[in-house]
Amino acid sequence: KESRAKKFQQQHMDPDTSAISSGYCNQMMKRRNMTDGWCKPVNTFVHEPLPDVQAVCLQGNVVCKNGQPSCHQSSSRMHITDCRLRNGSKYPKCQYQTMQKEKSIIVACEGDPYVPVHFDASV
Ligand SMILES: Nc1ncnc2c1ncn2[C@@H]1O[C@H](C(=O)NS(=O)(=O)C[C@H]2[C@@H](O)[C@H](n3ccc(=O)[nH]c3=O)O[C@@H]2CO)[C@@H](O)[C@H]1O
Repeated sequence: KESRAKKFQQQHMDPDTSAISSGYCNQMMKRRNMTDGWCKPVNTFVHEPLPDVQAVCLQGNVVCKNGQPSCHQSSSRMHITDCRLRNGSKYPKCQYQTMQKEKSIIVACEGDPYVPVHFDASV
């Protein structure tokens, strides 16, 4: 069974990509298995080194959207790509809008080692 930390990396980490094309989300959402069974509506990829994203767990503690106290906000902005399912997009043809941004990210961390397990938001 894949750990939640690994699942976070699979769903949200793409450190090696800097040039984002308009088809990035259509490709990546499929490649990272977020279009199996349904089209995941919203997903963010982070284009920073894994250690830098893991370090967010040691940064500003904030309350998560679900009320849990285990979220952390990055002290600096990060290069991210937001993927959002287009209106009228019907499974299994998951069509995404690709939006490149530089924002502070909020992740939920858990475990020992204390690492990201959930992407909460970007601000
Ligand atoms: N505090 C916590 N602490 C620990 N664990 C927590 C906590 N909270 C949830 N989990 C767990 O995480 C798992 C999970 O998949 N949660 S999820 O809300 O559906 C993920 C959202 C995110 O993937 C995506 N999104 C959203 C916005 C954005 O900007 N970018 C962006 O990518 O959309 C999804 C839906 O919003 C689930 O197992 C849940 O139990």
